[in-house]
Amino acid sequence: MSILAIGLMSGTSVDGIDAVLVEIKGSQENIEVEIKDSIETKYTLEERKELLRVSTEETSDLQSISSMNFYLGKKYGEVVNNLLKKSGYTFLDIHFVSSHGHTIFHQPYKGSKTLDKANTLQIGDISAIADTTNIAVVGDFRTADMAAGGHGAPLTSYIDYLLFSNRDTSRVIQNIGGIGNVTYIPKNAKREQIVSFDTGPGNMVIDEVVFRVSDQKETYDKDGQYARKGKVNEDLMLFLNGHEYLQVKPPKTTGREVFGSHFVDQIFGKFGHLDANDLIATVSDWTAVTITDSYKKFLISKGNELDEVVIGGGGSYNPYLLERIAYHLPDVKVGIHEDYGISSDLKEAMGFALLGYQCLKGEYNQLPSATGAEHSVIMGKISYTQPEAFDRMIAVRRD
Ligand SMILES: Nc1ncnc2c1ncn2[C@@H]1O[C@H](COP(=O)(O)OP(=O)(O)OP(=O)(O)O)[C@@H](O)[C@H]1O
Ligand SMILES: CC(=O)N[C@H]1[C@@H]2OC[C@@H](O2)[C@@H](O)[C@@H]1O[C@H](C)C(=O)O
Repeated sequence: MSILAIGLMSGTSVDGIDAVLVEIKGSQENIEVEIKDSIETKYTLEERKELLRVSTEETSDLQSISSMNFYLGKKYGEVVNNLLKKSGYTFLDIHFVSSHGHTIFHQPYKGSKTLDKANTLQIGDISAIADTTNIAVVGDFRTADMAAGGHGAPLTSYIDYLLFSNRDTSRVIQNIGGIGNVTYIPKNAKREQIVSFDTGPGNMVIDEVVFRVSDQKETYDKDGQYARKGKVNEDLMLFLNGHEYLQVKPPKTTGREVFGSHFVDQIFGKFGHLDANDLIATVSDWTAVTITDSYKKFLISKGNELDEVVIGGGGSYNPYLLERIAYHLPDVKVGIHEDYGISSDLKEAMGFALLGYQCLKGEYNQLPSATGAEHSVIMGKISYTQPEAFDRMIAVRRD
């Protein structure tokens, strides 16, 4: 029997929600997944602003976090209903929804106070999704990994492993979303050999610089057009390369808390006088350097072979970034997900559908070698609000 599921992803760029309807068969290393339909829903400017506000310590407040949790849950439910309408399926066909939620805070280390544990918070209440759709929902994956001492990320390394392992080729799979993250898959890899970590900023710093120099009219450097017109400024590059996250050894993860508007304030504080295109060229080239240097420092210098880099996420649509990555890695083949027949826009949403599937099957769906967890865990929490939703969901376990 095959299972129909919907995966939902809202990433750190805060640009929108990807929803994908998939058919899944098999289990463990023999999982097969086929995309049936998908829909992309952009956040409105007001939603984006509010999400960024609640994700920033100085501007956030408890009432807004709690209310956004429900607002997003309802919204994600409506996204599912819209996808169903578009695809011709109904809720009665769908066994479960699996939702990443939206990360508004991520602190993968213990704080200095006794009561300050490592923690992470994804909002978009799963009961609100379940009630809006009449489908059982799996969500809130990162907390189980953190409870086991892991960083709670990256989690898509598991799907990278399923999609990109190859007998003869050692690959890195590089996501360039808001934050950048990498999965290293040596040739003929076993799952415990996978290395994965956040490389640093993806598009986050570029986007914020563009937003500021365009007087808030543009949110990203479309096709790298501004970076291409600028020149890399060596002083700014030196400053950026001094960022302490780049020295931290994996496993490691990061977020908007480290590379968000605070960090860009520092750039403008010291280098705001530079030409706008030079600023964009420099932070773009630096973003490429954070990626390629992390391979050199944490993979290649440790004797790991590297034949191919496969880039995905919105950054793979920025030709300037791709050129700079290829320039900094002259001996490695650089391609994008689509060269391998995989839509990088949909990979994360599809990945979360698979993580939900394994949660419902009672199978481990995390890689301790990637997140640094002390042991394997099954990630995911479940909500259903109707008996029939429960019945459809447990068919996954029986399958
Ligand atoms: N044509 C393009 N040219 C340049 N940059 C682009 C282009 N298209 C998308 N991007 C960049 O990709 C970003 C969106 O990337 P993506 O959707 O992968 O992020 P995300 O899923 O929110 O992030 P994460 O993986 O960190 O959760 C945009 O904010 C923009 O910076
Ligand atoms: C805490 C959190 O939401 N982290 C995201 C973020 O966005 C990219 C990078 O940082 C990654 O490690 C992770 O998301 C992807 C989907 C992951 O877990 O694989």
